[in-house]
Amino acid sequence: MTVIRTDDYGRVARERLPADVWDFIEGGSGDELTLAANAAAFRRARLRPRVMVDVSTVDTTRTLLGSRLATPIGIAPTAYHQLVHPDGEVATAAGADRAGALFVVAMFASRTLKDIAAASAAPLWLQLYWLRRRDAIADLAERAADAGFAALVLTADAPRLGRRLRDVRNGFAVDGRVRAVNLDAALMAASHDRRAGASALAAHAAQTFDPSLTWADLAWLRERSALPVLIKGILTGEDAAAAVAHGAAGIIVSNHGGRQLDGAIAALDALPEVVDAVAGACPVLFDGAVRGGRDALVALALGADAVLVGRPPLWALAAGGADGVADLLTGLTDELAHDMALAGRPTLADVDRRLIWGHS
Ligand SMILES: Cc1cc2nc3c(=O)[nH]c(=O)nc-3n(C[C@H](O)[C@H](O)[C@H](O)COP(=O)(O)O)c2cc1C
Ligand SMILES: CC(C)CC(=O)C(=O)O
Repeated sequence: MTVIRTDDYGRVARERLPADVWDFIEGGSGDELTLAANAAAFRRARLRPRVMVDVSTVDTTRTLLGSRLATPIGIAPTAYHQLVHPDGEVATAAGADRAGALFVVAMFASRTLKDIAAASAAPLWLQLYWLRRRDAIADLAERAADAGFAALVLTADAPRLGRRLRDVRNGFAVDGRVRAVNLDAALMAASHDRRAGASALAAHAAQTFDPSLTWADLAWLRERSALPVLIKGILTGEDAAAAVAHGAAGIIVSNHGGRQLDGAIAALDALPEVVDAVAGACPVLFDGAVRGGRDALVALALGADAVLVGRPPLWALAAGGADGVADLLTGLTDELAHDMALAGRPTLADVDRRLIWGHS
């Protein structure tokens, strides 16, 4: 198949991956209402292009928390990249590096932070779940700083794992050859424990995630790490304001790709109220159903400083390793630049709400 757009990587990946791994990646929680809503929100958006603007040069560069990026499109944290490619996150990092893109590495990465860092000169951030084992969080935050990671991302929308019915039906467990190598094996054992009619990931989360996480705990993490801490999984203006008040260095508007609370609003629909509540106090990033340059343009116009893609890099990694990831990201960035030109917005500073019909 000729790969010319993001969805094509998905078709190739689906052919290559075991069915239960494909379902783990693609699935949402419950009836997958929020998963569908994320995509539908982008299909509804309509643009107000301007004409007679000099677009002979289009600039997609973006500076985020002091790091200069070639593109405002980065990689969202997703666990266990070795499920789809033997080189795992090292290949993902090499691909992001070639595209000059941000890579948010998951706490449950299957390659070491050091090896991942060695593969990329582009910025890396580390995502954290709030584990009952606080020592493991603090230790990982320290190793991330030592390895040169530039920020931490605390995922706030997972006090327990969403009910992902595909994983339950498949009795999904992480293949024992793929390990979350940055955490000790005993802590992760339940993820590999295959049982019919149950998700090992949900069982593992119930055992190890600390559902008592509140804003007061953010102070604990900030005291233990000099790295800026962003909060991922915010969908309301109230929580955005609280994040700023508690010293978050940034916010990621996200419903976890429709994998946590089913019935939660589409991430795109939450974006304007979060941007209004933050009022420029910190960067606002976005993820959820960005599949093309037009989607990125819409989210940027509604106030996101950058967008992240979750499933597509896994597809691209499965389809083509590091080259696949690099091609995906440069392809998305080319599409963004193309649409910026046709919309009469040659720089990201020109991309604002007036571009979106109904929001101007
Ligand atoms: C297979 C998979 C694994 C994920 N793992 C994590 C994770 O470990 N930590 C996290 O904060 N989010 C995780 N996410 C959520 C993503 O960071 C992101 O919010 C979501 O995938 C964005 O939506 P998209 O896939 O539609 O682009 C995961 C998503 C997928 C699909
Ligand atoms: C291993 C899981 C906790 C990661 C995941 O699937 C998710 O966060 O969606």
